[in-house]
Amino acid sequence: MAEVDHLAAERATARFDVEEMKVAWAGSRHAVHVADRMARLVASDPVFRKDNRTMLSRKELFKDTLRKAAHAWKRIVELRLTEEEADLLRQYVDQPGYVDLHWGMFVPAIKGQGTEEQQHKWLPLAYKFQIIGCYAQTELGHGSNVQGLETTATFDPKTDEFVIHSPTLTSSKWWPGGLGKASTHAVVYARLITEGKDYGIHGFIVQLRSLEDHSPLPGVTLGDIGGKFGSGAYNSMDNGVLRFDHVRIPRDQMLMRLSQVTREGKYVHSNVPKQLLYGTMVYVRQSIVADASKALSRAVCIAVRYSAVRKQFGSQDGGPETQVLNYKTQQSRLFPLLASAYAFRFVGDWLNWLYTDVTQKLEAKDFSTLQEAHACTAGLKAVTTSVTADAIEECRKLCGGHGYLNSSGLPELFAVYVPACTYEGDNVVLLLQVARILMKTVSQLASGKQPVGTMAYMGKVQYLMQCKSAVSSAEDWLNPDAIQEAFEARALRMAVNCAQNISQAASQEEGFYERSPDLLEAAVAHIQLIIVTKFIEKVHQEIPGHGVKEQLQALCNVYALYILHKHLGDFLATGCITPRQGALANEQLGKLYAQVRPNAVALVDAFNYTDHYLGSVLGRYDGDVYPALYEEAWKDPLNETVVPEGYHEYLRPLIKQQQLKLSRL
Ligand SMILES: CCCCCCCCCC/C=C\CCCCC/C=C/C(=O)SCCNC(=O)CCNC(=O)[C@H](O)C(C)(C)COP(=O)(O)OP(=O)(O)OC[C@H]1O[C@@H](n2cnc3c(N)ncnc32)[C@H](O)[C@@H]1OP(=O)(O)O
Ligand SMILES: Cc1cc2nc3c(=O)[nH]c(=O)nc-3n(C[C@H](O)[C@H](O)[C@H](O)COP(=O)(O)OP(=O)(O)OC[C@H]3O[C@@H](n4cnc5c(N)ncnc54)[C@H](O)[C@@H]3O)c2cc1C
Repeated sequence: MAEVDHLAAERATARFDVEEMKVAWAGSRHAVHVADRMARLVASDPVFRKDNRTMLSRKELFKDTLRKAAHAWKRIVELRLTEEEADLLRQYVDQPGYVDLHWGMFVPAIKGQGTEEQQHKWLPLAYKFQIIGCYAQTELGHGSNVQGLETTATFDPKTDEFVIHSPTLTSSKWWPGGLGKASTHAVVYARLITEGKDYGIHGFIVQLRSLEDHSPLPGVTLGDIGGKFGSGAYNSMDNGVLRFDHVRIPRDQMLMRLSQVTREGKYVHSNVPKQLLYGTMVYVRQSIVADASKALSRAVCIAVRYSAVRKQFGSQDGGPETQVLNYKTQQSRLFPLLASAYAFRFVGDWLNWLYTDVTQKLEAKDFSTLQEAHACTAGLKAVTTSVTADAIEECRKLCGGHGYLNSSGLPELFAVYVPACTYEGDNVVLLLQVARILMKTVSQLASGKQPVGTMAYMGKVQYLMQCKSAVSSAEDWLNPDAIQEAFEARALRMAVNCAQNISQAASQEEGFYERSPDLLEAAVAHIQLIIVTKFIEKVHQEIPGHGVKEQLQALCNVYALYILHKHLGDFLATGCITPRQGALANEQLGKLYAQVRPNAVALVDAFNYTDHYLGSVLGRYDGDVYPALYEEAWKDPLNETVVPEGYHEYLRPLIKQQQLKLSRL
């Protein structure tokens, strides 16, 4: 009971309106309402139970995923849910499965790369689940290097067909989610060959399995690639392997929005940038940024609530011990993660806006913002997923020993989340893409070309290369202009330093290769600047609700000053701030943590997660952690019998043998 009281007391110390913070977090009152309804719908349905997930075998887990996906679809149809509601329902079911790839990549690939005619033919089938699709790009031999894929699609003008073939072992498709067991179709990326010429990678819709009995079609070899990291977790997904032996598909199953092959076999490229082929990845990368804030906020919610419940040391004269949340070290590890969850949420919203804007421009044949979309989605995907993966592990440690139990929810969350650093583009590979664009922008500065969008600050090169921070007290670091200037100067100076070093190499390529570790850091600095800028812009907006703006202001400052403290070396080495100013930033950070402390539990309540979605005995809303932990332990299959299986085979003979030996002595 005492623990329950603890969280009630924590909630009472909040200095802001939690209901209004829920609106700020979700984006609108409508969004809070819909999310609430969908979360409760899932939580109250026994089919969506997930507390036993880590104890299921792979086969049981996969079947459970099929059952949940089918039930979710049934509910979506029965309740006539809107697209927004259906997306949220699937999110709260919270079990990776083939449907993620069907809706998240197969459908967007056809929408983005298919002609109107192709969309008309294929999308209704996909929308009604008459076919199930996946995204088959990566191969055993190549993932990052898309241009290196080996699968071929050779046009045969005699039959008006493409022949899809896997010429080598390394050309086997390897990894696509939903491919292993569930999908009937795939968008397959292959080298288009016509009239004897290789035109590079293009997308093709290929049927893989019979719609009657689900068996692979002739020439198609298919299977699952095997168990993955952690128990439960991403093992619910059937990541697959696929080989083609001269499989024929009609010519009109090449996705022809960007380029076409005529009946005669002539290759025609529309007047659009060829990078639009990568459009589905750009779309998914922006949604992964939004997902980063969800995964991070879940972990932080668990760690904050548990840290308020957990007590260690400090008891005097039999009085209460100290809540671990009151330890300054706990705060300095946890509150930056809380601030990062909010930062990623807001930058994710902005990125979604940018993506929508770019998409509209592309439809009007305006390709000017394509590079900005690529740099922002790639860079933000890389930074937010890396931070989130590390943060989930940090939250596990913040929960002490109990964090290591599956029932804390953290091991599974980590295991599910950590591949986000790899899929949809390895984070290092993506940051190098950002670095390439930064170097291009720096090189154009001399010619007077004004950078735009998130690179616009580089246009202030004369000022930013020599400015000195005016901060002279800890409070000065609360000024957003001081923060903004320091972050801009750091990012620009790091990029310019890299460019200067590269220019001394024998060639641009060699210089880029040699300096790539520094370039990664410059790219991270640029992306952190974007996150800080978008958070500052958010806080400048009108935000209703008692105390809400003030809390967000504090979190924005925590985020910025934490990054400054963590990367102090960059700020000092580039001469943007002095060691004294760095120390003042750290002093202000300590004051901000004290400001966050009484609001911490309410700030995670504002995420509005149900206990079902959190899936953690440590993160329970009521804070009644110990009885739940105790009860959960007894549910383990090992506790089904008092004497374990194997006792008579292995334990008893061992003990008896030793007893016998002893009795002989
Ligand atoms: C139970 C608990 C639950 C807990 C839940 C937690 C949350 C979970 C979150 C779940 C969310 C989603 C689920 C996702 C499921 C995962 C699905 C995964 C799918 C995949 O992985 S699909 C495969 C993805 N593959 C990749 O990303 C490959 C990466 N490689 C590339 O993108 C490219 O090859 C490259 C960019 C690295 C290089 O390409 P290349 O053609 O060689 O180009 P370059 O020479 O480098 O550049 C040429 C020019 O093109 C520009 N460019 C490159 N890319 C793009 C682009 N995308 N858009 C626009 N322009 C681009 C580049 O800048 C160059 O331009 P320039 O010529 O210099 O002007
Ligand atoms: C859970 C999961 C789900 C996936 N789902 C799908 C899917 O549905 N469909 C699909 O098509 N694919 C899918 N993938 C594949 C995924 O997109 C690739 O694994 C990813 O793009 C990374 O490519 P890779 O495996 O070739 O890594 P590699 O490129 O081989 O990376 C290995 C190492 O080399 C480094 N490296 C590579 N290139 C460079 C470079 N130029 N400079 C410096 N360092 C470099 C990387 O940083 C990394 O450290 C999935 C992967 C996972 C893990």
